[in-house]
Amino acid sequence: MIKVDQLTKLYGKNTAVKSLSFQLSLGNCIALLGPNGAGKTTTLRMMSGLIRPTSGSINLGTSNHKDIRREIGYLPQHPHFHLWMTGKEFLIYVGQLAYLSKKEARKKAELLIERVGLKDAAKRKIATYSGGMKQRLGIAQAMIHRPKLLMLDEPVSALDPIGRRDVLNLMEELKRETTLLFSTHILSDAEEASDEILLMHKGSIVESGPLDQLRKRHHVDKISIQSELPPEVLKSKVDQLDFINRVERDKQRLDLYVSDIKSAREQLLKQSLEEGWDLEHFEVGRITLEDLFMKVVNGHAVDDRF
Ligand SMILES: Nc1ncnc2c1ncn2[C@@H]1O[C@H](COP(=O)(O)OP(=O)(O)OP(=O)(O)O)[C@@H](O)[C@H]1O
Repeated sequence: MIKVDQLTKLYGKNTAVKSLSFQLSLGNCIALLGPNGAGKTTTLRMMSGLIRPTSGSINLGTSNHKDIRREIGYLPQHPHFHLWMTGKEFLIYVGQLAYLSKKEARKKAELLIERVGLKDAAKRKIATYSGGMKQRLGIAQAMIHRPKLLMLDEPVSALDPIGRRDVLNLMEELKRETTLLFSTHILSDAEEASDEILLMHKGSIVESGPLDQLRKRHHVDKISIQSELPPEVLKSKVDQLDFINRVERDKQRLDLYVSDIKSAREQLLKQSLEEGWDLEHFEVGRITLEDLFMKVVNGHAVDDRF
């Protein structure tokens, strides 16, 4: 179990990460999801030992090393490669930096370059690699010392669809071998690759858990209606209906939140016919994890609707 406790990072007066606490189960793939500036990179950099937290702690469980960097593999958002080296040379070089002997580094480089699908390009200069190939090489360098936790900062955001697919497939395979934590600002990437989501907003975690549980928790049915009646008159009518949990007004339209969509639909239609509401619009919909995410992305606080 990897435990992050009350992790905080201040840059002057700006709180980049605020009292972050979470636990990662070994063998899971976790997405750190959030809009730009949420604090994802700062969190990963603290966890990888690149920057010091202002306060809080990171515990890797049964760590034999005092220096957590020995247990962690990290691919930064904008990795730097020596473009004049070949892919294989680069991995040998990185392996030696990670305290492997030259022989071990060479062996490991050969295995890994094949593992990430770059065997045919092993002797080509990195300058000739595509974006996706560079990311795969970056993942290989992060794994050279067999880390307990592999962290990838926005591994697919900058890639074209082919590179993105290649890297997502590779992540799918790697998550069987190691605990994988990756950041992204794209919900569908988090959904595709991860078992669990940590949703960050303004330096804090606003939601976390396995994807299916989050989906269930944020699945709320609603019926949107609009009529020829003024919205305040219509609202006074629906406010009296006990099967409606909450009513929100959006200009002329009312959003009615309900628990049982089927029966609510029938009762509403019946009521509107009986009372002559003159409905112009009647739409059945739902709030989903996407809506929660869009709210966070658009910079709104997560209110009690979710
Ligand atoms: N070295 C720094 N000095 C000052 N402020 C910083 C520094 N690094 C990050 N910040 C600030 O901390 C906050 C979180 O930034 P961070 O890069 O961690 O977010 P992020 O979620 O990774 O966003 P992005 O997707 O844009 O990389 C932002 O307000 C950012 O401006």
